[in-house]
Amino acid sequence: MAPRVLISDKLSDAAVQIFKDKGIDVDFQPDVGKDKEKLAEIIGDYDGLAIRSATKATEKLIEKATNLKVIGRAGIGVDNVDIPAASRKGIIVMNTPFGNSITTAEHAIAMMFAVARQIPQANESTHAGKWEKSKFMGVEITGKTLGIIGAGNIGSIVASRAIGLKMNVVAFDPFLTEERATQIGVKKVELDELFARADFITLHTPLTDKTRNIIDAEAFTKMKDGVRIINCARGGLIVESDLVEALKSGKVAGAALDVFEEEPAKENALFGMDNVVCTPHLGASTSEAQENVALQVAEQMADYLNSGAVTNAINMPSISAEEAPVLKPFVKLAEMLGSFVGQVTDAPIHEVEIIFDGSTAGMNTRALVSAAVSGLMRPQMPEANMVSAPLLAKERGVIISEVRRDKTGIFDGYIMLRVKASDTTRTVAGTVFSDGKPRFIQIKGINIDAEIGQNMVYTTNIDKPGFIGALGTTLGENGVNIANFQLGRKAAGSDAIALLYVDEPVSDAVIEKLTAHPQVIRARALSFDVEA
Ligand SMILES: NC(=O)C1=CN([C@@H]2O[C@H](COP(=O)(O)OP(=O)(O)OC[C@H]3O[C@@H](n4cnc5c(N)ncnc54)[C@H](O)[C@@H]3O)[C@@H](O)[C@H]2O)C=CC1
Ligand SMILES: O=C(O)C(=O)COP(=O)(O)O
Repeated sequence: MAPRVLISDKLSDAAVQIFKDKGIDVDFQPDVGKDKEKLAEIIGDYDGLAIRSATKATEKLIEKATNLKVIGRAGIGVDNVDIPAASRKGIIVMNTPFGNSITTAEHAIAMMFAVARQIPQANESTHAGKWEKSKFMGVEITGKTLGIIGAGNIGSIVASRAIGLKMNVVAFDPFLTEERATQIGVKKVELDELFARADFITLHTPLTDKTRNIIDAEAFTKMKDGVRIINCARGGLIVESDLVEALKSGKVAGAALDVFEEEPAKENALFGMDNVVCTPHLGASTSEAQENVALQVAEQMADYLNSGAVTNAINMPSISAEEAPVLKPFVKLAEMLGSFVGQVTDAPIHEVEIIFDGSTAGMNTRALVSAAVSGLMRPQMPEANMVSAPLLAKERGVIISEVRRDKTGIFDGYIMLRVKASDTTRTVAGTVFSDGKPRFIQIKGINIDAEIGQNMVYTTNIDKPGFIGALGTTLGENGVNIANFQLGRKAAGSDAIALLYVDEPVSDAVIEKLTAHPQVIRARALSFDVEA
């Protein structure tokens, strides 16, 4: 059955066409995002959800989204999506990080002019036939200092435009390097210095716990008298009640706001104030930007649903459409290595080290790490997948590290997993042969060459005569057919292992019988998801 996608916000029709062209069953209900109950009722039917800012993908909604695999945000800000909740459920969250950035930067510049020259107020007065020429005295922009808070994609486009307008630009962004600041032509400053120097302040950060209320009453005290504030990023960055006071006192000469603490903003203490210019979250609203983000989100979501390619995901490493087919068998291998250790480990896991040897070191190791960790977690948490597993592991305090190294053995490349649990440290390594099938090549440091089957039996044993016969007899007597048998040992008479590929699942009773043999230290029935 074709994957089903719901578009729950107003997206350009271009998205619908792309989904259709890519064989996705698409349902365009542009107003359903605003209707929480209705959305919760129907969300269970869909594999993908395409949204803008009106749909709130809350934990409650995600709980109901039993089939959902991907949420695509046709835009940048994902503060309307509960990312941890989505990750826990294994749902990929993607956005379109560049599609509307020029448009939004242009809106910020337009808003700066609007507030500097009171264009909306003058427009309204003129339409009313008042001709209030002396009422609307503005300020020039040339030579003024613009303070940019958040110099990412949009902030740097704003900087380039402002420099073109002959402004001096200072920027505060904890992740802005001196080199990048020089490259984009801004002076990197601390926040307090920005407050002290700026004639105009424009915000371009995401809304996070760190940036929420970044402009409050205390911040206003540090600013120049008569400063003008522009916010085309997110409501919540400015404490609106404090802004009202600062405007009333004249500390702030004007504010231009595209975004509000509560949206849709129908009532707000800032509405009706003389020196405030407002737009209803129009930052991204140009035909060009909407076309861009709609096309992009539809492409990305369809590619993920159709082929597993991951682009612009917030909670998962990217996998390009080109590398997806090459990576696939190694993803499978990494999952199986994880799954092997997950199935033989009962004790709490503390550390996971994933070693990429030879050719595997040049692959998309982030994706492979996610796959290995998902395999490891799944025996305990069947819902874990490549999206959720790293988060679940982190929440449980598991330390994950990766090592990439040049080829060390006979294989072009292999992956080794070393897992430290409370009882012991386990290692397993595997590779993919030219037939595209993953194989185990080493367990506990013992070399083997084992094809991986759906049902397997793994034993650790003492290397003594009679073991193979005993194992075969017990399985045979219990109707278990052996398809493949792999033995390995460190040295004659020492630690040994056996890995059997069997035709059907092996019951606990049979495992008990195997364990009863004096040569067997431990026996385990294992199962692997070989099909997916
Ligand atoms: N009004 C509208 O319609 C639109 C609003 N936006 C908003 O604009 C925001 C920024 O978008 P982009 O520039 O594309 O994102 P970006 O990720 O490229 O840039 C954000 C920058 O903020 C910086 N930052 C993070 N925490 C900070 C802090 N505490 N102080 C200062 N800087 C901090 C980051 O280091 C980063 O450089 C989005 O998150 C979204 O909320 C985006 C598009 C349209
Ligand atoms: O892309 C963003 O972050 C935006 O804020 C644009 O929001 P919208 O898609 O216009 O609801």
